[in-house]
Amino acid sequence: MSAPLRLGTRGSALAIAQSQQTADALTAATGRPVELVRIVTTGDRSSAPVAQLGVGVFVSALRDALIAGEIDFAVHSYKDLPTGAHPGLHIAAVPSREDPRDVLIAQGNRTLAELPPGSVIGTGAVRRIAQLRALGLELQVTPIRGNIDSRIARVHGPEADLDAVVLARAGVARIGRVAEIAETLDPMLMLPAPAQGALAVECRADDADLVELLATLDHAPSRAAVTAERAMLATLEAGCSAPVAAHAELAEGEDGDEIYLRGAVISPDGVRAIRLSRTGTPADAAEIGKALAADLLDAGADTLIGSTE
Ligand SMILES: NCc1[nH]cc(CCC(=O)O)c1CC(=O)O
Repeated sequence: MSAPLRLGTRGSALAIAQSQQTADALTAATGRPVELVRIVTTGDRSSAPVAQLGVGVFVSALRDALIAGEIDFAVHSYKDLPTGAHPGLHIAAVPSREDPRDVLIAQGNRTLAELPPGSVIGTGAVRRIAQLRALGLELQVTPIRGNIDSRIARVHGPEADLDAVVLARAGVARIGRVAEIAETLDPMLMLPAPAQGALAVECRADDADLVELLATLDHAPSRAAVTAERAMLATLEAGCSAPVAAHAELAEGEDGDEIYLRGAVISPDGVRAIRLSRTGTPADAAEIGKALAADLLDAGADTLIGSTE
């Protein structure tokens, strides 16, 4: 019987849920026992808006622990990872992705269309704020942060003070609260964040046995979709500071599998948006993402800088 693999996790309900689910899947697939090791991150200790803390705050403590050899692997929400590769680390698996769409949780289970003008919606993501504003519904958007439970508590529960919040469906599903969703938002209205709903299972690049073991959890179609979305994001990051959204779908075409990538760059005030798409084969996922980013920049994505007021 081999020693348990150490899976580092943050302490939030979401982090523990997705780490435990991944641990169980690995044990089921390989017979290897896994133990969860709690890691405290800067993001957990601070109540400042995520935008002020910067990308990857939830990630860096886990990566430090990996590099230091305190844990063997980690499970990240893929959309929280910076686009640049991390030296010495390797994403050994992208498991089957959850539904990537955003959802509305609202008082009285109202849908977006049913919320009266002036309703106050909580979300901290500029991508969601911009797309909500683009709908022209006279909704008020207020920035919120915190873990999923505390965001849902702003709508459901004794401390409720908002009419609605927008969250990723995947996170709500992983903590077992889909029954509280009032509406799953159509990507035509609310295009998700690149890699939303996907997990990244990461270990040290030189840990060859573990790289191979974790690869049993990899789901090729999910990896291809995420690769396309993140390649688009990475290319845009260099040339544009406006909110970015992306969604790749895989379908069976006449000549084998086909990937359909949609991307959008929206001005923060929601007034202007550039939406484009591309198709190709899953093997070319990264190239499709880069090409779509180039199309978006050609169409003026770099000029979409608006006021968030
Ligand atoms: N922004 C934080 C974050 N990072 C990952 C998820 C859960 C969904 C996912 O795994 O993509 C969430 C919550 C949310 O956006 O509602």
